[in-house]
Formats: sequence, structure tokens, C-alpha cells
Amino acid sequence: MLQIDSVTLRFGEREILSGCYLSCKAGEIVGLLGRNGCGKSSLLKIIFGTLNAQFKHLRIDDKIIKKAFAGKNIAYLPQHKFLPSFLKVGKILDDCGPSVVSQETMDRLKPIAGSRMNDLSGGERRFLECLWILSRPATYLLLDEPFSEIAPYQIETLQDIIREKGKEKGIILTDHLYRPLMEVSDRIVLMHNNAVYNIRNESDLVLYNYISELSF
Ligand SMILES: Nc1ncnc2c1ncn2[C@@H]1O[C@H](COP(=O)(O)OP(=O)(O)OP(=O)(O)O)[C@@H](O)[C@H]1O
Repeated sequence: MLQIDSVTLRFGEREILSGCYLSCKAGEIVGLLGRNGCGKSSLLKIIFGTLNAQFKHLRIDDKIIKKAFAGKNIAYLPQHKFLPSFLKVGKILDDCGPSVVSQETMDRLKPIAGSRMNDLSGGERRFLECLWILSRPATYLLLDEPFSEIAPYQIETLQDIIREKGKEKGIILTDHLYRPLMEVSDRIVLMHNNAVYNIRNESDLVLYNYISELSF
């Protein structure tokens, strides 16, 4: 089980996170929602170890973790591009392997297999980066906005892989495309006013003003 608690994060005078707690078990998919700027990406970066909080207490199976990025327990999909621009699509697909690249996906991506990452559209590139992270052997995956630039039919492909991987791995994902996120999550939490609330359904999202009633 991954547990992070007592997270305190300030930028100058601004307090972003205060006493924040989040947990995720292997075999569980946790969806993290919250308004722009509430600190979702910061929390994922703090878990991965690439952002220093003023205070945090991170454990995996009761072992304290300081710099997750240096180990193999956690893989992280950041919001920004991270795979080298010179890499060819075919090479990435080979690296990912059949657990995330089905024959259907392979056929669909065949026309761009010889292209370099640099020459792809934003959504094509993002889709490949999502596949790559989902193929990592880490026990825990942190996914920051995996669906945001992706076309609906590709979102369904990612959802299928996330569900499959989530049978054994612990996955924490955040996205403003809350419906696709809710569809794959075993548990949903909302960051709001520096606290974390358990969400049961879309009505709860209205209650905390994350969506308006008109969104139903
Ligand atoms: N390096 C930084 N210096 C100063 N402020 C920062 C820094 N990084 C993030 N912030 C601020 O911290 C707040 C939380 O940012 P974060 O990216 O974690 O939000 P988020 O919940 O992921 O938002 P979004 O949904 O828009 O992606 C924002 O108001 C942001 O401006």
C-alpha cells in the first residue's frame, strides 16, 4: 500500500497543500479530482519525488520512501512531454510490448510507425507516452491527465489498459475529463479547500462545486 500523509506545500506565502492524505493499494485505481490549481499535479510530483514539499510522509508497505524516482516502485506520467523527440514510434511500440499494444493498436498506428515523436500531433504523442508509462513494470503508476489531449476512441483504449493494469498495480490518476476517470476508478477523491473528500457519484461533485448541475 502507498500512503502519503501530512503533506505541506507552500510557494512563498501561498499554502497549496496542508496535511493532505492519500492512499492507494496495489490492485486499486484511485481517481483524483479537483479544480485548477488545487494541487493535484503537485501532489503527484511530491509522491514521485521531483517536487520538494516542506513536509511529507510517504510510505510503501510501511517503508519510508524519500526519492521514488530513483527506485522502481513508481512510474509517473507527467503533464509535459517527456519521451525524447528523436525516438521513432515503432521503437516505442516495441518497448511497450503486447501487454499495452494490442494488434488493433499496432494496426492503427502503422501509418506513423516510422515517424519520430517530434513529428507527431499532440494527441498522438500523448497517447504513446501514456502507453509507455502503462507498460512500465512499477507496482504503482501515477498518471497526470492521461485523457486530456486524446480522442474518444483512444481514451477507450487507455481505459481498457488502465482497468487491466489496475487489477495488479496501484494506479492514481487525475484528469478534468471526469467521466472517463470515474468510469475506470475503484475509488474517487476530490481535493477541495485543502482537504480530500471521498466521492460516490456525480451528485457529490455538484455538492463540492466541481461541476454544476447543468453538467448532468
Ligand atoms: N513552481 C511553482 N512556483 C510557484 N507556484 C507554483 C509552482 N508550481 C505550482 N504552483 C502553483 O501551485 C498551485 C497548484 O498547482 P498544480 O499544478 O499542482 O495544480 P493542479 O491541481 O494540478 O491544477 P490543474 O488542474 O490546472 O492542472 C497552482 O496555483 C500553481 O500556480
